[in-house]
Amino acid sequence: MKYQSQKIALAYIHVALALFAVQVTMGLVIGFIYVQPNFLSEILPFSIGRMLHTNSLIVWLLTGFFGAAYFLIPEEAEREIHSVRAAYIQLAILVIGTAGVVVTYLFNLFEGNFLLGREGREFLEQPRWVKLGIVVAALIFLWNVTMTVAKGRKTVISSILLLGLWGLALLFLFAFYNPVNLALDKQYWWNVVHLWVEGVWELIMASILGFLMLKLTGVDREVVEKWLYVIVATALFSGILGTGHHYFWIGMPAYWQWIGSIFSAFEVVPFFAMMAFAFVMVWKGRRDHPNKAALLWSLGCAVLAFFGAGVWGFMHTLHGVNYYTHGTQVTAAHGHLAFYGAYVCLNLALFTYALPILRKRDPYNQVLNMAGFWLMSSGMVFMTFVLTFAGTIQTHLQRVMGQYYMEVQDQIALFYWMRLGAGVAVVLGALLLIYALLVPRREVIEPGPVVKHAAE
Ligand code: HEM
Ligand code: HEM
Ligand SMILES: [Fe+2]
Repeated sequence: MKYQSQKIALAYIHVALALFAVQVTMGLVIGFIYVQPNFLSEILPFSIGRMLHTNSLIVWLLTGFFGAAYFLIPEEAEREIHSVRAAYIQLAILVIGTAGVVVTYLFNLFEGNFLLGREGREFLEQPRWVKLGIVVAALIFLWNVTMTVAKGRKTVISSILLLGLWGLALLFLFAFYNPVNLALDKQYWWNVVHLWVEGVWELIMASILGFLMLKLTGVDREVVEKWLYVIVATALFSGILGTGHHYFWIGMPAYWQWIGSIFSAFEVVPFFAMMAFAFVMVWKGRRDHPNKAALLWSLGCAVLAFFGAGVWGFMHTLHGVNYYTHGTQVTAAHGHLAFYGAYVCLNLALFTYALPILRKRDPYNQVLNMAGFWLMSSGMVFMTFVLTFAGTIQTHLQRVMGQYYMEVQDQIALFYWMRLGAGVAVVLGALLLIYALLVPRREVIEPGPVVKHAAE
């Protein structure tokens, strides 16, 4: 660790990992409700469990991004973080907000209250006071990291990271606009949800991957930067108008079917470029970095993001296909592998790289860590296949044959049992990984020669 203030990242990573455990456990709970619908129906209805699953996902990913920024910006800017205290205040606000969401939803509090009540739009369910808290935390964060970069060395990696983080915070402001008209509501809702994961988060992904590749493979910074320019340009070119793939059936003008189909088809390009980038860097790299696990996560991230976002996204992005698959299990299959590959693996790659450094140790528990990678990733890949099969049958029975929704659900129950099995593997892999990250092996102390005391 070169800079003392990088230590801030440790607190962020701990919070992120705790929420990660909550997120996958909640996944298992709602996966079980899918096959045993009465499970916990009084205490934790499916809708609440689902909200906790998706929201804890978003919150821990964001916490991880913030932590990642506090870790890598001092190294890039070659100076300490502007205000260490502000960084901890920011974390406290995020933790209080998260607790606020959980309590409000679990105990069904403040129903209908403008400021305190639940909101109920997928991913943006947080009560308004929590949203305000998020904005305050984001402002503190942006001020803090921007000041650090402004006063220090400016690199392409940190500029792209800042651009992504600024975009993330600004786009979140759309969450405050909740018009009564459902078509308008959806239009603005996608400005957060789509433009996040298929816009500004891609910039964050590119810059963090760039940083990891720089450190792990020892390639020249100029080479990394050239790739980053291409990735950022293609991501924004395709991703912004690509939002159109959510405008097909919500009452927007019909030209969105072509704009959405064409531009979102190009969205595959930046994900392909990131995968090519990662492998070319490893190929060209001269350094044999001891942290093999971090390299595995980085490559895994690039590959699974390409398949989850790129291939599984493309599968249903043309409007002729989406007409049939919209909102089926095909969507869930894509949502899972895209989020996992791109943003879960990205965070876990950075944590795997940063934790030994933050703890001033050599890379530790690598074998366990890699076992965690394989168990969790194969679980997610299996879950994706199972949901894709379920979605294909669902699409045919429901959208082509015209059978009723619940009638179809009964016929694909077997796939939901298999999804549950995959979920168990994912949760075990996650727990294994969290253990490997947090509990370094004890140093082995060689026993010295036994000295007999005269008194014995
Ligand atoms: C890492 C990047 C991505 C993530 C995290 C992601 C995640 C998601 C999620 C969670 C949904 C479901 C949203 C909902 O209705 O609640 C979704 C929908 C969708 N995604 Fe992605 N996605 C990514 C990239 C892509 C790409 C690159 C494409 C196209 C090539 C794509 C195409 C679609 C389409 C067409 C839908 C709508 C599905 C429907 O009509 O039901 N996604 N995505
Ligand atoms: C890190 C791993 C995971 C990620 C990134 C993730 C992500 C997501 C996302 C983005 C959604 C919303 C999907 C959509 O709207 O299409 C979702 C829903 C869901 N997830 Fe996960 N999840 C993960 C792990 C799990 C696990 C282990 C299970 C356990 C079986 C699970 C079960 C579910 C279920 C049942 C839903 C609700 C689907 C529905 O409403 O039909 N997830 N998850
Ligand atoms: Fe999208």
